[in-house]
Amino acid sequence: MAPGRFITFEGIDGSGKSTQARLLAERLPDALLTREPGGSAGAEEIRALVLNGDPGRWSAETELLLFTAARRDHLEKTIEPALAAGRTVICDRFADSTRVYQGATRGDLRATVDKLHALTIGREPDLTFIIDMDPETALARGVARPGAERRFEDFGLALQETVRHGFLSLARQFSERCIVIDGDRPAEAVAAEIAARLELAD
Ligand SMILES: Nc1ncnc2c1ncn2[C@@H]1O[C@H](COP(=O)(O)OP(=O)(O)OP(=O)(O)O)[C@@H](O)[C@H]1O
Ligand SMILES: Cc1cn([C@H]2C[C@H](O)[C@@H](COP(=O)(O)O)O2)c(=O)[nH]c1=O
Repeated sequence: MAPGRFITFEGIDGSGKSTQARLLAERLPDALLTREPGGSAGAEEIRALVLNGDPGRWSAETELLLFTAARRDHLEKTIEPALAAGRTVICDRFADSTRVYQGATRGDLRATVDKLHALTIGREPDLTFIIDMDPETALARGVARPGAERRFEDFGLALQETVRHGFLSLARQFSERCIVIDGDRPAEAVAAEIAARLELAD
């Protein structure tokens, strides 16, 4: 059986990644919709450790190891089996988030991130949609959300600007798989562009 396609969604907090990942999954009958950090039992436990605790609990290096451990478990238990079964895997965040958040927001760990990724993950998506938008608008969306995890959004606008530029820089570095999408439009318009890029029928 031919392996399935691995599609990821990336972007700043509140840019609409989860919404777009869900809308795309609804159009594809074989799709597996998953997320990071999380997506397997072990990775969801790590998610709770890293996102819900005291923000100062983990050093930048330990945080990187936790996100990477979660990704390894997610890859083994959820992503690889689904791709091997020929399914399309749609993942809300993946390694590009680590490159940006752990690589460049708490000091410069980009070289360590790259080495760790090569040693323990080694897989890139086939296609990545980077949902791009102004952080102020995105942050306002996030703040309005009931039950949102606040851990990273608490860092505020300056961090979101750094993250936005980090993703745009990755889009240039990995231009063969990254498509930048303007997220500051109604969700249906964004979804329509994504469907068109994938050449999905109306
Ligand atoms: N295009 C859009 N226009 C207006 N609001 C939107 C749009 N897309 C999503 N939203 C709303 O904005 C909020 C954040 O959306 P969503 O959870 O999809 O973003 P996200 O990028 O996954 O956020 P996070 O990374 O913080 O989890 C939600 O309340 C959602 O309903
Ligand atoms: C995968 C991944 C995520 N993060 C950060 C980015 C977000 O602020 C949170 C996840 O929250 P979401 O509502 O599920 O988007 O975690 C990170 O720092 N590093 C990563 O690898």
